[in-house]
Amino acid sequence: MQDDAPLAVLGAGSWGTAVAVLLASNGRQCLLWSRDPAHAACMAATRRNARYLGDIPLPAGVEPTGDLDAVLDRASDLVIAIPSAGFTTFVEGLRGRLADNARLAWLTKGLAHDTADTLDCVIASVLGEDRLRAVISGPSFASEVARGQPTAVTVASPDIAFAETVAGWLRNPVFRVYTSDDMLGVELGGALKNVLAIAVGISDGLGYGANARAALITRGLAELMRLFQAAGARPETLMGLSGLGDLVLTCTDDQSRNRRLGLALGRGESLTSALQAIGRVVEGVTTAEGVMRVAGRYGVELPICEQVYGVIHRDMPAQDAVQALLTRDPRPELGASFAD
Ligand SMILES: NC(=O)C1=CN([C@@H]2O[C@H](COP(=O)(O)OP(=O)(O)OC[C@H]3O[C@@H](n4cnc5c(N)ncnc54)[C@H](O)[C@@H]3O)[C@@H](O)[C@H]2O)C=CC1
Ligand SMILES: O=C(CO)COP(=O)(O)O
Repeated sequence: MQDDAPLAVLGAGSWGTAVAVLLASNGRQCLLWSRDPAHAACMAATRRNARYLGDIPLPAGVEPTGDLDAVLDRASDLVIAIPSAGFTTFVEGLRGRLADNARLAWLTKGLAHDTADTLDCVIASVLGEDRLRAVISGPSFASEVARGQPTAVTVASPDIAFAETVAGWLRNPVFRVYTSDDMLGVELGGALKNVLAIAVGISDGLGYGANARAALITRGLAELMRLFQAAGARPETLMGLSGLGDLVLTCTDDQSRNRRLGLALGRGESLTSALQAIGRVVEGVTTAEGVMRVAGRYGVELPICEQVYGVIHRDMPAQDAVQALLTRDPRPELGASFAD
């Protein structure tokens, strides 16, 4: 693959735009596709993405476009940056349109909307097991990355050489990239941390303090560990950037949309008005549903995720959800293994 061939980022929201800015600042030509041609034209004319990352000028190497066919003609290295709710349908729409040598990475954190499978499973089943693919995950708020603030992430792929290739697209002196072959662990960490951040936001929004926040993060980590063990992900991935790193970031900083949704719910706002005010994707809302299916599939208890599901999808009052957690049967903290 030639290094002067353009890369393409598919999806022009906050994170897709920030990564396009990063790639261009690394010297790569980067096509930035928006599904809305008027949005692409506006970005091309103003050299900004006013709707999602308005204060960041787009470097010359970023080429906004609304023409997906033209993108697929010109670029064979594709980075998908659309929310999980539309991921499967979007990937199905790529079937039969990709060059044989097309390689895919994605920035999406979540589970397939219809099946609750990991997004890696979606890509492998729709585009073929042999398709080179990688997920990019870790603690990385879009606006900090776009501003060039120091950040570290993980790229995971079943093909470690391809993980290194993708890492090479992204790396620069302020953007540090590690690699992993534990796709499952990296994807589960990225999906669950959004649900857990809603839980922590709810607790903070209800006015509970730092003790409750630390307890929720720690017990959230135990839920992740339990799921990792049941699903066959590697426990050490949990201690990495896509696990603990992103969990801490998202649970503790108000840049997180998932945390902000929880804060609003804890303060008594309705789900609809809180989502409207945020105006961006809040992945934990859809993932809360998927996680319940995953928990059933593997027969694991995920009590914090379950309460978030109850608040969001079953109209449970936030206060009752916290009460339900506090009054669970007492148990040893770690049990026979860390995951109990
Ligand atoms: N914003 C951030 O700091 C980070 C976001 N992520 C993840 O990246 C993914 C994308 O998030 P953001 O860009 O932040 O969301 P966003 O809400 O800022 O933008 C989403 C973009 O995707 C487009 N879109 C939605 N459905 C689509 C579809 N079916 N086909 C084509 N385009 C579609 C929207 O028009 C919008 O441009 C999410 O899974 C999120 O968890 C990961 C790391 C950091
Ligand atoms: O994934 C993120 C940072 O790593 C962004 O989190 P939010 O989607 O909660 O804003």
